[in-house]
Amino acid sequence: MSGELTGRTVLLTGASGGIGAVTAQALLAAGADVLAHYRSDREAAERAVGGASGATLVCGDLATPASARALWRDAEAVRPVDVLVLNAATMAETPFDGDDAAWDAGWEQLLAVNVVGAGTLLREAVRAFAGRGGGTAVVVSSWAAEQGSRILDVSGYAASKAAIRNLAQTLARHFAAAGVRIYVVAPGVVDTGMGVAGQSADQQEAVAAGLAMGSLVPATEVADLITYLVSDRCPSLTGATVDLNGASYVR
Ligand SMILES: NC(=O)C1=CN([C@@H]2O[C@H](COP(=O)(O)OP(=O)(O)OC[C@H]3O[C@@H](n4cnc5c(N)ncnc54)[C@H](OP(=O)(O)O)[C@@H]3O)[C@@H](O)[C@H]2O)C=CC1
Ligand SMILES: Nc1nc2c(c(=O)[nH]1)N=C([C@H](O)[C@@H](O)CO)CN2
Repeated sequence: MSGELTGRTVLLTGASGGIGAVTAQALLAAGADVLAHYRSDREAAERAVGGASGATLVCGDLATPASARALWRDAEAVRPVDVLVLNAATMAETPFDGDDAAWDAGWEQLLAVNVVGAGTLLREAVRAFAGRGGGTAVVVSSWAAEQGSRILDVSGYAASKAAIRNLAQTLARHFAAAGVRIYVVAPGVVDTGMGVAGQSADQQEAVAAGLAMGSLVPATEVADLITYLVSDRCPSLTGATVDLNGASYVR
């Protein structure tokens, strides 16, 4: 898809993370100008964009509505954003059998970052896009949002991804006539980032063996799907959730 996104500016959150880094590379390869967001790991964001002339780093925390709005303002101050890829998230644990403080803290962080902060950024983008006659957002959700998590202690994470997916659906419905397209991507267990965090190669192999394809989802496939969706070659997909899990979860 080389050149297909030339002239378009993409704000990509979480470019310093596993899927975000690979997605930054795919968007840049397709010709987009990428505002590559990070929160704490600037070096990872720098590595992700590899000094590409079309890339600019932007920093921000999605933990509060105010900081999410500040991130939008900072990005638009660089140049007007045509596309938002809402990829950054936390998979804080909500230990079911843990102490109450750990449960409470997990929920607080998940709702603050994955729902309220991310939702506030999406609202900022949709309002700007609608005011300009259109724009595109991709929300990275999870298969866990569709079926509940298979891991008891990430129940809060799964619920948070369902919440942001649901907000995307409402906004897609209400702003379709204004030219705003919002697509949802729901990956299964991906071969990077939170899909493999803290796991040995043997543990990753064991997880892969339990999946229908016998392998984790390559991050490049998530990146390629996002790149395709933001090209708006299929605008009638707005509001849809695209599953990417190798038939381990089929509905
Ligand atoms: N990997 C997987 O198996 C799957 C992932 N997903 C989804 O894909 C997306 C990317 O996941 P993945 O790449 O694995 O995650 P990573 O943990 O590798 O990266 C998370 C990213 O989110 C950023 N981030 C975390 N907390 C905040 C915050 N408070 N404010 C702003 N940014 C924040 C991090 O920034 P920094 O490091 O700079 O602090 C980092 O760039 C997420 O939405 C996740 O839910 C969905 C299904 C499967
Ligand atoms: N063994 C498993 N590992 C992981 C699963 C899972 O279902 N089984 N799920 C996740 C998360 O859902 C991840 O895909 C982020 O959304 C991570 N690891």
